[in-house]
Amino acid sequence: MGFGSALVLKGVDLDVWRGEILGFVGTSGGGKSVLMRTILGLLPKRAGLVEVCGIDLDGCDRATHRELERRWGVLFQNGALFSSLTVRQNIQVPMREYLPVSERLMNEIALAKLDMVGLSPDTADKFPSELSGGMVKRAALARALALDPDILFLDEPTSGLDPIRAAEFDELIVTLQHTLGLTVFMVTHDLDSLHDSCDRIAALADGKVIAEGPIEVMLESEHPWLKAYFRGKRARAAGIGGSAVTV
Ligand SMILES: Nc1ncnc2c1ncn2[C@@H]1O[C@H](COP(=O)(O)OP(=O)(O)OP(=O)(O)O)[C@@H](O)[C@H]1O
Repeated sequence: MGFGSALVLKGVDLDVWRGEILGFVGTSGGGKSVLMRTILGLLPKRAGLVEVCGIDLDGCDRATHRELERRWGVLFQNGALFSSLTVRQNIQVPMREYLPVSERLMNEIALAKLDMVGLSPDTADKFPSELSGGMVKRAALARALALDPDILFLDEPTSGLDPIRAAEFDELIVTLQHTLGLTVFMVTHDLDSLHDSCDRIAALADGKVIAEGPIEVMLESEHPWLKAYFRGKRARAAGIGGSAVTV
């Protein structure tokens, strides 16, 4: 996968297991979002195979592809809500695309999704510009959940949130994983999310997955980037990779 002569991903090999939260880390600009967009079919790849639920996304017919698209929900970086639509209308976008249900039922589903992500019903008629950063993330999550997906793709869901809101968001993801049996692919830089929410972590460097496993595997790795990331000053301050910094 690349742009022009620049190769971004060079032979990524990664499995995501059903029911797990997989945290995907790597250097800034290393290709995490590009991989997520490639899996979703939003960017063309030059070679390789992407399978979702055991189905080759390039080899299947259009109807099967649409059926698979219905089974995943996506939270893009910064929410990517449509600014000219209310929260309710945003949540209803995937329903209009994939679910032939009545207007009344769509309204009920939208309110149920808002409740699921901890937003009050009066949020439904607000526009994205009227929401706080944390509310935007939750509203975008409600939209990602609109079709009762099996798989959630999250691109830096806690970026821009204060530590309290970020921890709440992490808890919400874990609760949804447990209650709905979701599989979650989460691109993140957030050490707390990686430590508290992820069952496994995969690390991307030089266009490849250099390590994969629970956080202990990351902590034991001697790869220079993983060492700096998981055993550096910030990791220690977060209580990971050694004792927390005390003053
Ligand atoms: N549409 C595009 N056209 C050209 N280059 C692109 C495009 N999208 C991404 N890139 C390049 O691909 C590389 C990987 O970008 P990507 O957004 O996947 O990084 P990332 O790992 O998600 O980074 P960050 O952690 O900073 O969000 C970068 O060098 C970026 O400039």
